[in-house]
Amino acid sequence: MTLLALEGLAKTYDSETNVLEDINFQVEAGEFVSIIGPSGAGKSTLLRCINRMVDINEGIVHFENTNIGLLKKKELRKLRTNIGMIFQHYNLVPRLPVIENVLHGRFGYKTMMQGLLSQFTEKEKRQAFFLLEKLGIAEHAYKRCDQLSGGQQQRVGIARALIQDPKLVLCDEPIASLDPNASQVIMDHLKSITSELNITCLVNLHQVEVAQKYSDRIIGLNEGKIIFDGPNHLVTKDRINHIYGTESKKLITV
Ligand SMILES: Nc1ncnc2c1ncn2[C@@H]1O[C@H](COP(=O)(O)OP(=O)(O)OP(=O)(O)O)[C@@H](O)[C@H]1O
Repeated sequence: MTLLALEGLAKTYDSETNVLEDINFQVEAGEFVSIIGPSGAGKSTLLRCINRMVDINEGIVHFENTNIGLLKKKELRKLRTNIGMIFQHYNLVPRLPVIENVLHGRFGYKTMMQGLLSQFTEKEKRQAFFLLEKLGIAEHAYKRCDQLSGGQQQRVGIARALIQDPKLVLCDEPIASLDPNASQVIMDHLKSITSELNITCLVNLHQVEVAQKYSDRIIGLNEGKIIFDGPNHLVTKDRINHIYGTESKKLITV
């Protein structure tokens, strides 16, 4: 089943240069897809267009047959409960306990008043603990987030995304601030999200070898255009050079 479909997507921030140009791809439910490409290629912008953190200029983003570009504020809020987001710098509230940060993932289901008063049900609290246990950090539930290591904070970020009960998780350079060991733990957890929970993952990565190890499929972006889209085993050295290099940027079809 196709979960996400982008058709002719274009994005410009200053109405002069296209940051993204004619982006077309589909993602099936349960796929683990990495997006690679040099700095400034448009990887973060692409993820932001998908959940409409930024508006697109041209084209269509379909999420389960809903055209995201047409949604009004309230509908968009509802749709975003289906799309979790994981950030390079975690985006947690550092002075709040881990458990509260995880429960913030439920805000999309709350009224503004319930959110302000941090009103969460017993079921939601049990789920938060369950996820922290799954991620191996339940013992830190009542610690402030800023007392945790980077890798532990990223696991809080994953728990916060999962408690939303999402169908898609967008990860924007989730391991860019972590050492190799912590990176592996995070990537293993992200992989198990797709394999065990059948949640689709779209992950921006700088580390090509990590993308190759974990992904079903890799999309290569350069100067706002897709120049590679195929299974990870076809990402050869030459293709990596093509994605990161400056030579002719023709689409490689595989
Ligand atoms: N809010 C913004 N306003 C104006 N220009 C922006 C904005 N965000 C990004 N850009 C520009 O859009 C281009 C793509 O940026 P983006 O962050 O999407 O690339 P990226 O591939 O994720 O880069 P990196 O790997 O360094 O994070 C860059 O030229 C950047 O300067």
